[in-house]
Amino acid sequence: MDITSIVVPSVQELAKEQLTVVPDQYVIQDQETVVLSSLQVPVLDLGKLLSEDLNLKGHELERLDYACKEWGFFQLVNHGISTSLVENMKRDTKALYELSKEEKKKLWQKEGEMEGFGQANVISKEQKLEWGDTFFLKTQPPHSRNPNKFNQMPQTFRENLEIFSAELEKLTIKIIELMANALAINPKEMTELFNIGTQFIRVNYYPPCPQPEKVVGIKSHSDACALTILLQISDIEGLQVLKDEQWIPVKPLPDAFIVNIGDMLEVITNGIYPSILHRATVNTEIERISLAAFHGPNTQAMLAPAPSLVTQERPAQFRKISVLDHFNGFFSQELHRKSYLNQMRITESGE
Ligand SMILES: O=C(O)CCC(=O)C(=O)O
Ligand SMILES: [Fe+2]
Repeated sequence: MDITSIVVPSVQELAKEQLTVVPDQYVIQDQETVVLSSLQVPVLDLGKLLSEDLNLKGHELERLDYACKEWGFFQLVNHGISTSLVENMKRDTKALYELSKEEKKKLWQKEGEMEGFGQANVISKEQKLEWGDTFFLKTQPPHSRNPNKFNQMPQTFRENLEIFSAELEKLTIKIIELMANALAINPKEMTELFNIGTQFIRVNYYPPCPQPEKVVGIKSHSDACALTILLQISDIEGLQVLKDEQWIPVKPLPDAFIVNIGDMLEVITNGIYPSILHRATVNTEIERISLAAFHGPNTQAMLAPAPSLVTQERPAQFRKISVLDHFNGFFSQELHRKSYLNQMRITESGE
């Protein structure tokens, strides 16, 4: 995949300059600032979803179905990944952004590259930038890894990431299988696409900002992949989810992963489980770090609604496209709400 992004300077370094006014390129007007904090994204228990007690399982599956239809987001507890691995991952991820400027430079994106430190979806030198640095990396399948980047990463981060990445991959298949159960279709219709699936990680670092209301940590977007599993490294709010036209902050629970539906799952479920807009805000006081793992089908696969979910009442809502073309198309555009997925929609005129 030859996806790339224009190389931009480090916001972490910029934030160290004790600015009082944010440079214009980071000022984003017209942001909806109203947030509603009385609602919370649903919390699901994987232990119950996998339970042999069919009542318990059935009830939690209904909650999963509701969460996927109405929220596109949930927090997952009892996810089965060991606390020590998660804690190690948190420690090593923090350390990644504590590397010296020189060390980070070695891992910075090069011209024509997407992997490494930088920002994603930067298409033009004039476009508005986000108040954050990211570290982007292909992690699955193992043969797609960039040895240059892997060899230059701190050793413990790399070692723990390799284990964590494989665990998240397995967890993704479990969640997708459960979603197929909730949709009452043969799980193979969904899971077979993920045989040798893809995984990217994106470590987000949002430094404090003197004018947080003028910038955005990550613009309002839906994720291009099928399923995102996000680990909050800092115990701080920042992620917001759009629900019924209102921004709801996600209050991270200890020991939970934040899971969300991406565009590709919206396609596979023929629109039944839509991807949801979300964004990250920043604050004046303290940095925030998150690690998102994006899971997509095998790049050789074709992306289309699962046959059983295409019916007379619900004809196919998306055009067929290869997974590879979908990823390439997404990263060749600026991040803007659901604009990329909307181009794949079959309109009423049948185009
Ligand atoms: O930092 C966050 O909580 C959100 C990150 C995100 O949406 C992404 O990396 O796609
Ligand atoms: Fe996202």
